[in-house]
Amino acid sequence: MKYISTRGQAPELSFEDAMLTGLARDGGLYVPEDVPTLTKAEIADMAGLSYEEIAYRVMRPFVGDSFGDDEFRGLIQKAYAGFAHDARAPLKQLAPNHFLLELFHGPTLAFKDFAMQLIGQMFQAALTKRGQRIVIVGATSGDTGSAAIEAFKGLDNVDVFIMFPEGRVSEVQRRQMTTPSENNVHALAVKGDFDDCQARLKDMFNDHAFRDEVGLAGVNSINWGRVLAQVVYYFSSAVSLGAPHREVSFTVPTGNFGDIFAGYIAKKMGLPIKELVIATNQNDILHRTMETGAYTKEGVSPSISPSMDIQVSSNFERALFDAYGRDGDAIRSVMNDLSESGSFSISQGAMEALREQFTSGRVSEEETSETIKDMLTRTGEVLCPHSAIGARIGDANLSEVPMITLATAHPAKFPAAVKDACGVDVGLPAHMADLFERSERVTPVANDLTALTSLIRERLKK
Ligand SMILES: Cc1ncc(COP(=O)(O)O)c(C=O)c1O
Ligand SMILES: N[C@@H](CCOP(=O)(O)O)C(=O)O
Repeated sequence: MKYISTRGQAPELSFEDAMLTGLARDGGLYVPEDVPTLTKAEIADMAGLSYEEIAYRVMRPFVGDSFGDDEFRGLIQKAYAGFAHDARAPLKQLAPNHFLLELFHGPTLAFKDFAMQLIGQMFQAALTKRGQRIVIVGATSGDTGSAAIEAFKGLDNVDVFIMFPEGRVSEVQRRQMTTPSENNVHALAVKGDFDDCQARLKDMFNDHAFRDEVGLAGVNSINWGRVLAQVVYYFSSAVSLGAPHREVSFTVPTGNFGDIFAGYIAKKMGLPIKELVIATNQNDILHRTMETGAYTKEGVSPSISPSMDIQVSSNFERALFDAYGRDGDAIRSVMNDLSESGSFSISQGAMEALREQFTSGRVSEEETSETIKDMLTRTGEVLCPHSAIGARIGDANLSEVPMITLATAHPAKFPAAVKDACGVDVGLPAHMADLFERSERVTPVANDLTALTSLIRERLKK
C-alpha cells in the first residue's frame, strides 16, 4: 500500500513513513494511492465482533507490511484498553430513526482519543524499531491537543509541543493541556485563532531545514493514521444497525474535516452510507462552500463550540483531490489561490462530485443552546455544544434510512455552555476530578514562525 500527496510532487511513502512524516514535503496531505474495498460478506461478518476486532479488519489493508498481524492486533488492544465503555463507541437512540454515536469514552473525553491512543502505540512501536527520536508539534482548537498530550506524555523518544489559541478553548480543555507535569510536554498559548496555529504548524513542516533538524512529526489529521483510525467507528456503528444489508446516514459536527473524511473513506471501502452531512457552527465556511462553490475565508468568530471554530479546513484538500480526479496540479492551484487571496472557486465538475458525497447545514449559537435544552427534554441526553450541532442537523435530515449523529465530546468539557443552555452542572469523571486544583504550565507565544521555532529549539537544548 503506497501513499501519495494531494499536491502530486512529494515522494510516495509506505504507511509507516507517511504516518511519521506528517505533512508531505510539497505541502500536501498523504492519501492512499487506492482505497481498499471490503466485500459485503466481509462487512456482514463484523456483526457482533468487538470494537478492536472490527478495527483490525478495517485498518489492516491500509497498513501494508509496516506492522505484523499479531503486532498490529496487540497495538489496537492496548490503544482501547483504557476506554471507560466496553463497547468503546456505544450507540444511543435519540428518536425512532436517529442514533447518537458516543465517541467520548476515551481518556480525554473526545473522539480524538480513538485515533490518538492508537497513533501513540504505533509511533512507539515504529520509533523503537528505528531507534529514532521525534518532535511532535500539534495545533489544536482544544481536543486534539489534550488527546495528543495524553497519548505521548512521559515518552523518552518524543517531545510534544501543542499550540492552542489563547483564550479560545474551554477552561477544561486548557487545563487538560497545561496541567500534565511530564517534562516532554510543552503547552504553547498562541496569540491568534486556531487557523493561525494550524498555519504556523504547516509553515514549520514547509521549512524543510527546521523539519529535518528537529525530526518534526505531526499528529493532527494531517497525519493519515489519524483519519484511518476514525474510519473504524463508521463501520462498527453501521454494522450494529444492520449494514451492509441496510443503508445508514451520518451527521458529523465538522471543523477540520478529518472526521467526516473518515466517513467518506468508509463509504469508498464499501460501507453503504446514503448521506454524509457536514454540520457546522457559525464558522460555516464548509456550508457556504457547499452552497455556493466558492471557498472564501471570513474571520473566525469565537463560539460555544470552540473546537469547531475553524475556517481553513485542512482535510477538505483531501476531498478536493478526489473531486478534481486526483489532479495534484489543480490542488496546488486552488491552494495557491487560498493563500494569496483567502478564497478559491471550485470547478463545476468538482462541485458536482462533492455534492454527490456530502450535504451540509449550519447551526447558530442560539440554536445550539436551544438544541442542548431540547435534547435533554426529549431524550434525557446532555449533549456538548458540538454534538448538539450534529443532533440538530441530523434531525433536519431524517429519512427512512437510520441517521447516526456523531457525539464528538463529553459535555463535561464545556460546563459553562451546557449550564447556560440547560441548567445542568456536568461533573468531571473521577480520573479528572481534581483538574481544577492541579497547577498549570503554559508558555505564551506570538503568532510568528520564528518565535515558535526559536522556542522549540531552546526547549530541545534543555
Ligand atoms: C468536539 C469536536 N467536535 C467536532 C470537531 C470537528 O472535527 P473535524 O475537525 O474532524 O472536522 C472537533 C475538532 O476536530 C472537536 O474537537
Ligand atoms: N478541532 C480540533 C482541531 C484540529 O483538528 P485535527 O483533527 O486536524 O487534529 C481540535 O480540537 O484540536
